[in-house]
Amino acid sequence: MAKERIYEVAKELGIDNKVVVDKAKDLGFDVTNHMSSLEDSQVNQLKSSFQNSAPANKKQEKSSKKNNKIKISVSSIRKNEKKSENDNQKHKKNNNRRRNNRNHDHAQRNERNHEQKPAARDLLKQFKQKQRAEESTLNKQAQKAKKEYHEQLKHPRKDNKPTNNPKKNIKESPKAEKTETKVIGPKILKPSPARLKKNQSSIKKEIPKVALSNEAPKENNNRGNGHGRNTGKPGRKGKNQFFNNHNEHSDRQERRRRKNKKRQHEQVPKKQPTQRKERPLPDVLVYEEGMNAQDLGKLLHREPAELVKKLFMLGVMTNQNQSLDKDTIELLAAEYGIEAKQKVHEDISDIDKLYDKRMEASKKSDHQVKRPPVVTIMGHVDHGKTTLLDRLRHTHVSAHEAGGITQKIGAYQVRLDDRLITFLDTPGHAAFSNMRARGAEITDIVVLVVAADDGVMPQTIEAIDHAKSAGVPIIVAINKMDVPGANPQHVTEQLMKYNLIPEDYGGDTIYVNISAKTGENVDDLLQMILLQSDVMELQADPKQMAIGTVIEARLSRGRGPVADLLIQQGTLNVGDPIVVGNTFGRVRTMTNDRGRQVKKATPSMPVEITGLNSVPESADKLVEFEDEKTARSVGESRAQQALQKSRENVQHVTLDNLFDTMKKENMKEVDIVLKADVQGSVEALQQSLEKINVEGVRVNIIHSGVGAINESDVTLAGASNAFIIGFNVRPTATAKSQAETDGVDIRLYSIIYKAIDDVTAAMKGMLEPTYEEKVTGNLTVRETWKVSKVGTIAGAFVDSGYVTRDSGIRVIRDGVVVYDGKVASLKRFQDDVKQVKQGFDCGLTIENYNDIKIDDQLEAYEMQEVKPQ
Ligand SMILES: Nc1nc2c(ncn2[C@@H]2O[C@H](COP(=O)(O)OP(=O)(O)OP(=O)(O)O)[C@@H](O)[C@H]2O)c(=O)[nH]1
Repeated sequence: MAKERIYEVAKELGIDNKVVVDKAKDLGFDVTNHMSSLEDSQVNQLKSSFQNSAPANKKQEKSSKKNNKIKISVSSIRKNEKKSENDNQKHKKNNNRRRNNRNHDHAQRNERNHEQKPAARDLLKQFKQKQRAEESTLNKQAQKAKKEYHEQLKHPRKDNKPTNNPKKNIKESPKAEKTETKVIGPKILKPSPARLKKNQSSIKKEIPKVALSNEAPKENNNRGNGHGRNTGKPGRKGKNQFFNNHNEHSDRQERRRRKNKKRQHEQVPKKQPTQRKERPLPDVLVYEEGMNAQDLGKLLHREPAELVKKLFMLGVMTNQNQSLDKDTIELLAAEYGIEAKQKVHEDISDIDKLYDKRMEASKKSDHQVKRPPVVTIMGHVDHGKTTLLDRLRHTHVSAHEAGGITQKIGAYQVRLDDRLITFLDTPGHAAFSNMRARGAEITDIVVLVVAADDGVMPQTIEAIDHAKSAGVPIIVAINKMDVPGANPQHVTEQLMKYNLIPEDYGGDTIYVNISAKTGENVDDLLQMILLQSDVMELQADPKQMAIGTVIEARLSRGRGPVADLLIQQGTLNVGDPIVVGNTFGRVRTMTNDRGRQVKKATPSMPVEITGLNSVPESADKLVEFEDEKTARSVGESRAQQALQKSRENVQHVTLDNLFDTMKKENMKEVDIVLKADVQGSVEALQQSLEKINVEGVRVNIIHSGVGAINESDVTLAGASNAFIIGFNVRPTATAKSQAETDGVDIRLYSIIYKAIDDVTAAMKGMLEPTYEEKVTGNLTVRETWKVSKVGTIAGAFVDSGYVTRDSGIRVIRDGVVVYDGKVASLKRFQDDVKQVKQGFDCGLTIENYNDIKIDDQLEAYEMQEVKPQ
């Protein structure tokens, strides 16, 4: 019998070759593969062994059916899987074959079962592989869909409106038709979280758990509840556990992210400076010219850098600190679209206005009290003004104020029946008429002194005019009643011509016949003054800020500028910041007319004050300020304005050849800068010089003042080609050198008429000085010795030039000439010498002068003959 091969047996039994080979090996046959041949006996044994295992085959068939069921369910899920389709087809074929061979024998059925067994395993294996691949695909798709969803939330597109119908969404997506898993994509694209939840639940029904575990974090992310890992079922292991772990990690990151975000939110309010940017622009920009970007930034609520940038864009190169002009500021405002308005400034430097304002305010005040009248005595020369003032000073001041010595401070107060009267101590010389006129401004009552033996004279009339123009009532004091030829009736008749009608004649002018010399009726005069003041109801408010007027001012050695003031309203206290004329300061000391230090000055009280930064002028206004800073700025601004004004007003005049210049330039005025030691000298000289009139050309004093000739005077004179006249003063060292450089002529005098004569002669072209003073040297006193019978010896150092035994010598203290005389003796050590030159010490005495002090400047000079020009 021919041998049968294993594959033939397997075919016969309908069992897989491998199964048969394995069985043959089990039975101990020498076989290696399906081509191995078997003996007949072996074939029979093999066949019978398969027949014995039939129940097992039935079991296998059952499991095969079970597998088929699985295959069917899997195939229903994976419709797009070709391999699965092939398997199904194969399976169907087997089924068909089974159906067609109903009469097939048992062995055939077994063979079929054996064939189904490996096919099911393969399918399961493939299914698992597929499942893994799908998981990864699902993950990717889920991530992608999540991303798209968030993007869509951020940037919703009109053309990508998701429909509410999931099926429609599936149709819209070509890929959606292929796999159920891809349905997730479009579903996730739905913007509504509720829709997402709905979709998720629908997926839950169809999709394996893999998809569900992947959905959980997405849902959690959308809801932001932070409990994603709890959404999975408890005890879930394996792949789901992996996703849960992954979700846990994501959650942790999410929580951390939220925490950081929260912290950032908490930190945001701390960044306050950014709020400034958010403040709205003002409706109107109220600006001042000269403001810079920083100032404007504050007004506009914008950063200065922003303004600088804006201006740069407008073509204006600037920085934050640079002052901007009006046009630029308005341009900037227009750029911001707002209106610009320039701030209107009240000029506080106009103290005259402030003075008037306070004067008016006092009239309406509720704190008004009676104040002493301020009286000025006027009259013609030698009619007895000074005698009357002296009498009042000595009889009504010293007598009543124990120990009081009247100080000459331009005014003083007398007392009668516990009432005070303030007298302005104005001299009656014609040169001071200007001051008299000013005096009338602060004067309440004028006492017109007319000598009963002389009658009305020119200055009497002038005094009447001044008083009348000032609206000040006049009390007539007919003086010298003690003189035998006194004729008061004649004087009364004369005065009636000037509308001074006595009460006896139906008028209202008070007449008092007095004798200043004897004191007759002087008290009556005071009574009449008080009566007149009562009629006038003179009142003041001592509680308001002080105002006053300068009566007299000077420069004092050691005390600096000193001003005699009359307080008119308010109360001036020591320490008060003040502006006086073009000067400012703080009241350092205050002295009354009896030389006593006082702490406050009430209305109508004359006081001498120190503490000003420079010497003011007579009739300058005093105004008290709230603070020193304002007083300083006002004072400085006024000084600047005054200088500017004087420069603007000056006319170009040359001095060196005054007569020729006058002719050549057809000059009408000769400009002079005038400096003197005291205000009285300034005014006297000014009056005299201004009276000079040579062929229609007159003198114009462009500036006058008290104290040494300084650089400012030289600058002013240089700019206007004026010359400088110094009366009892000297130029400072720098002013002197500047005058030499600028060619400014400084003329120094100690006699008024000499100065007037020189100027007159120069204007007439007749200035032919025969002698001219030449300063030969300057010395500084370094030591002094007082020797009996000799006097004071000055140990001096020659700073420049030389000094001789015959030199004239001037003692200059603080720029003011305090003595002018001759050198009495000149020594080097113990020896008399003729001359001491620059750089050497010497000892000298001055004729008839012993008040030499350390630091005094000595000016040695000689009179040299000068040839006519
Ligand atoms: N007999 C007499 N002489 C008087 C009287 N008053 C003044 N005198 C004299 O008149 C002269 C001038 O007096 P002053 O007081 O200097 O006159 P004044 O008006 O001040 O003169 P000026 O200062 O130059 O303006 C002096 O010699 C006085 O002594 C008076 O009542 N009787």
